[in-house]
Amino acid sequence: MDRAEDREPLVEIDGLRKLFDQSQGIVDTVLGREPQPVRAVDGVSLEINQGDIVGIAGESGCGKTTLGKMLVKLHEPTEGTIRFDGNDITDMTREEEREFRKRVQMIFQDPFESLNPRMTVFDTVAEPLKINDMIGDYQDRRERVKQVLEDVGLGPAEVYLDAFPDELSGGERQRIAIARALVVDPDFIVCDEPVSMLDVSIRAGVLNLMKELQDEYDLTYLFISHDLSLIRYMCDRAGIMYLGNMVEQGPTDDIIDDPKHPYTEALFDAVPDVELGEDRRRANATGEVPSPRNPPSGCRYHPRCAHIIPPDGWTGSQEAFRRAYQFKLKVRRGDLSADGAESAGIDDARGLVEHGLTLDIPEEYRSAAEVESGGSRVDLRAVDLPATARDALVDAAGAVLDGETEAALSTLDDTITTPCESRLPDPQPSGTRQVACHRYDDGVAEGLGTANAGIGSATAED
Ligand SMILES: Nc1ncnc2c1ncn2[C@@H]1O[C@H](COP(=O)(O)OP(=O)(O)OP(=O)(O)O)[C@@H](O)[C@H]1O
Repeated sequence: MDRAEDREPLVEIDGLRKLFDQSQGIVDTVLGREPQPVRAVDGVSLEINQGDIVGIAGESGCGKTTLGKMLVKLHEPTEGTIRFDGNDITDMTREEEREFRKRVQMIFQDPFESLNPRMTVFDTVAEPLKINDMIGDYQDRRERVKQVLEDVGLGPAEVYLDAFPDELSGGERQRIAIARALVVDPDFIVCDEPVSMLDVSIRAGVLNLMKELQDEYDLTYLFISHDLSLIRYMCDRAGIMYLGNMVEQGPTDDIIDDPKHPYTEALFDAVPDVELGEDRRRANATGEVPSPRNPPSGCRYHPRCAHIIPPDGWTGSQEAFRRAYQFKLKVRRGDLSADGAESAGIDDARGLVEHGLTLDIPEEYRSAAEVESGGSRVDLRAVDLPATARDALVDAAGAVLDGETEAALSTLDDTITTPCESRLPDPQPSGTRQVACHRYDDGVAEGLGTANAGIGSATAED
């Protein structure tokens, strides 16, 4: 087999953005705010080589489908370019666009929704031939459809030709959807969760078929899936998305065996059936995925990140910084307040700091005091904070108890700062892959010293 790096790029994506719903909603109008679009895809660059199977993984809502739809021209990008076989697909003549629509196809998740219930299998599979004006003669079309049905494992084809979708099983319907994509002999197929609606027992059969078809039809695939075991099984290369950004991309095995981005680590953690290295522990991400309408500044992942970078000159531990930063976020979100403190029986600033420094993480990462208190308190003496930071936290907690949240935030913003919140990281090469994380910026890893003991292996070279 030829090596991936020797192959020609078929799809080149550069700085791609898709913002939805840029109109001003009623809440925006009432509050006099700028409209807040959904930043579904927010600056993605990716190359897909001829013959590759590339997987895009990430939690629901991170922008996978939107990216896939832009690649087949079902959505227009707000910004950025997509080149297919060297041509910019946002700037094609009619003739080029007709050719493009033959060469690029998409298979959707739901075979129950993607097929017209009133069309027979023959009409469904033959439709793209008609639309693309490809095979004029009915008999020839019928032969072509029969051939493709046999290729997708629906033989003898005569049995299926006149059937309607509701007479078929889920697996058969998805094979029809695949046949419909293949009938025009495309070069590139975007497969959006192609087996997730199918019974577990038949998924492997459909995936193996898709692998066989790749050879037979000389295809390049983009697989979109939240199922990492599928990505590992099917894809040579993978890209991990978080809130519209591509945080890591490279050979699938490397990404799974040794994830570089803290989000990738956390994502694999949630998947029990992907075999992980023995020394891997559960990642300790905190909190929920924020809204793509109002994503965090800087690195989109930093509010949840276990490896958030302390400011220059921080002399405490990285973990202590993370706790202090979470304290700041809690004040900013209004999770720490005078009323809340009162109902939790907290009456002094130190108590509020000890409460606010807790992290919502798996028990194995918690401090003894935190475990003992059921996650509601840490022992401030056991947290390795520099004196200035500790003083800032106590001052800020005092201001919170006095109802002066703005003053508290101003104190915290002066001391508890991180490069992760101020700038979106650019993807950096790291060995076989690209990682968008400030830990891989030139000079950052070296500058962290002992303050970041937990991320010792993260250097720009590894
Ligand atoms: N047509 C649309 N109009 C407005 N918002 C949209 C539209 N399509 C998607 N979105 C929003 O864009 C974001 C990304 O959605 P997208 O479907 O691309 O994510 P996904 O990773 O494919 O998720 P899933 O795995 O659930 O399909 C989500 O917040 C979604 O609600």
